[in-house]
Amino acid sequence: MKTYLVGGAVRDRLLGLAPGDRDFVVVGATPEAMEAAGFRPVGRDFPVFLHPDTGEEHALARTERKSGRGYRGFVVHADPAVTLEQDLERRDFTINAIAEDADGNLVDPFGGVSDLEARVLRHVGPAFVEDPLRVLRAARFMARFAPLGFRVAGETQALMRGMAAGGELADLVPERVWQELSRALASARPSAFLHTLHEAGALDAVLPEVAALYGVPQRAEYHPEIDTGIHTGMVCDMAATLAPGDAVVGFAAMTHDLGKALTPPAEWPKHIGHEQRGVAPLRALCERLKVPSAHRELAVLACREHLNVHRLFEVRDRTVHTLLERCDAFRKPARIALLATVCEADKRGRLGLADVPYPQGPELLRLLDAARAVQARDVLREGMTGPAIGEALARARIAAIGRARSEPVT
Ligand SMILES: Nc1ccn([C@@H]2O[C@H](COP(=O)(O)OP(=O)(O)OP(=O)(O)O)[C@@H](O)[C@H]2O)c(=O)n1
Ligand SMILES: [Mg+2]
Repeated sequence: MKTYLVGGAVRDRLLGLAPGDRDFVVVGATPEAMEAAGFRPVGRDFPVFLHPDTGEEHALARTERKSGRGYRGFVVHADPAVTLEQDLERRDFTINAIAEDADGNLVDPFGGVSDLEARVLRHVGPAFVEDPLRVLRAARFMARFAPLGFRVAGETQALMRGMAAGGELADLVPERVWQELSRALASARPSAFLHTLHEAGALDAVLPEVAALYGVPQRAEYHPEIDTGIHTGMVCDMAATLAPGDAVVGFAAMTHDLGKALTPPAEWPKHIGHEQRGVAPLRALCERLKVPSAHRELAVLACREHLNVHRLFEVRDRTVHTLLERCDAFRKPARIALLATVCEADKRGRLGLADVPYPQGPELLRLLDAARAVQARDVLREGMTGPAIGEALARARIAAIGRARSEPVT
């Protein structure tokens, strides 16, 4: 038997990137031989084994066929006669179908190296369509590799369009959609994920709430980019710049304007009340994809409050305090910095405005600090009961916010 490194580790090293997990393929072996060599089987029906020392995945070379829709009717065939080339042929992209043996020799029957050099994401062959998740993987790889100059090959785009039009993406389970989405939001260019899916006609199947933003106009004086879908992608990219690798901030960026899809077209390009309107589609999206609560909570805050943060310098001290209370900022202060980052991404995620300052962010944190410095024991008077304590605390905090605003910023 012979073992090859394959997939992302080979690809990322050839691109000069730090490789992630290593996947191996083993040719000419049987499950019995693997176990005799000390490997532990991962599952009963899938020919994947873990290395006894490193725990790294070693899969037997296999072919796959699918007869049903979605994930039904998969037949996996792994016997010692399956060749390396046959195994590579069932894989998704040419750049993921390069194998490397123990001596560093590359086996590259589908031109993966030249596609890496040409910066093309191209499917290996007809087996691509057997896994609808691959449409999302294409989009996720674009979120990571578009900054390197990658594009999706025309023939691969056509195949993806056909898969989306055939309704295959409806069969994806929420966990897998969320896994690809959250990884894309933690990549350098999340907009490439959204736009790749949008162009394939696949965004509607996985993120209909976001798909509905495309073609919705906004006021040109605030939004030179005009289209809400384009703006949303730009906000995600700005969030990825301000908070690299942070999918919590990225998810809030992606969903902050969902309400704009629900504005009656007669009111376009204005979107009065979109902050409130956005909460229902946001919650629906979170429920469907089983979005973790940390992501959901920041997203709901950003959706409801982003305009209030933008207006921070125009409102009264009392209104600033109310904003902080609505954000539960006194119990959970850490997420206010995240909210400020999302709002900054919203402001700077506009055509030609990437470099505008966003003083509201640091100001919000400064005012929160001032209000938090007020201690309950400082406002307590003899005989005060619950509500009176709360009111006294609020008054003292509003006063502290007022004092901080009248002081010069250091
Ligand atoms: N739906 C899938 C999933 C995986 N693969 C193959 O299995 C390899 C390993 O999969 P995975 O670890 O999920 O992706 P990587 O390409 O390694 O990328 P990364 O780990 O960086 O996400 C891929 O390179 C690809 O050859 C595939 O063909 N189709
Ligand atoms: Mg991998």
